Amino acid sequence: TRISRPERILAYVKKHAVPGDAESVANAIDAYCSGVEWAMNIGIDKGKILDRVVSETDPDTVLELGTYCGYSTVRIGKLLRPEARLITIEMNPDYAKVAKQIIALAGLDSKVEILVGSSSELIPQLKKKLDIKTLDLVFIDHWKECYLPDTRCLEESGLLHKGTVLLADNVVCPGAPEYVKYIRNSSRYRSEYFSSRLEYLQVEDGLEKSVFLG
Ligand SMILES: O=C(NC/C=C/[C@H]1O[C@@H](n2cnc3cncnc32)[C@H](O)[C@@H]1O)c1cc([N+](=O)[O-])cc(O)c1O
Ligand SMILES: [Mg+2]
Repeated sequence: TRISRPERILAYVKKHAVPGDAESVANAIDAYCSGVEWAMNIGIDKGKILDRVVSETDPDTVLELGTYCGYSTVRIGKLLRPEARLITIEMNPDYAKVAKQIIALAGLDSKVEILVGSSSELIPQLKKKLDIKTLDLVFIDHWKECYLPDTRCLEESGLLHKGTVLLADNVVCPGAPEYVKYIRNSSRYRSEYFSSRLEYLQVEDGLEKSVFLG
């Protein structure tokens, strides 16, 4: 069988990125996905919004839901302080294998931990397994119908503190209507929408940033 799209992305990154240079890894993925074949990475335009939110939050502990190839993992990881930690959850072992190599190529493996499994199973275990108290930033970019149940799970697991930032990709395209309805109507969050464009295309999409109020 043909190699998978993530494996084609990895091959391109190995050929064109500079090992240890996270920026060159992200640029190589963007070059491939703009020029060769589309892939569901957050991309350049929304990536700049992600960068700004990460820098403003300056988190010690970050959780990412949906690693895929590790593009946003690299974008986030390269902005973190050396002692900060990024946990990323990916249920597809083949994608996780690719992402692990891309994260290592970016020189970020000391800051990043990939957990292979489903978010619904792993979120309740985070405190125990990884000795985590609370999360400062959660980047949500996995199956869109999981956004809301997993946010409820984060609340119930006591992983959110006053000021924790949730940043959700694709709230317009493909859309996460149940999540948006909940989070914008909940008195426990202050939300704002950042309009942008879908990765590598001219379609409208955007990110929803929600601050947990405790
Ligand atoms: O569908 C999209 N993303 C789904 C992302 C899915 C990724 O998260 C993992 N996953 C899913 N539930 C999981 C639960 N637990 C762990 N990993 C999980 C999947 O194995 C995959 O690696 C998408 C689609 C478009 N689009 O234009 O069509 C654009 C985007 O930016 C997107 O993010
Ligand atoms: Mg996305």
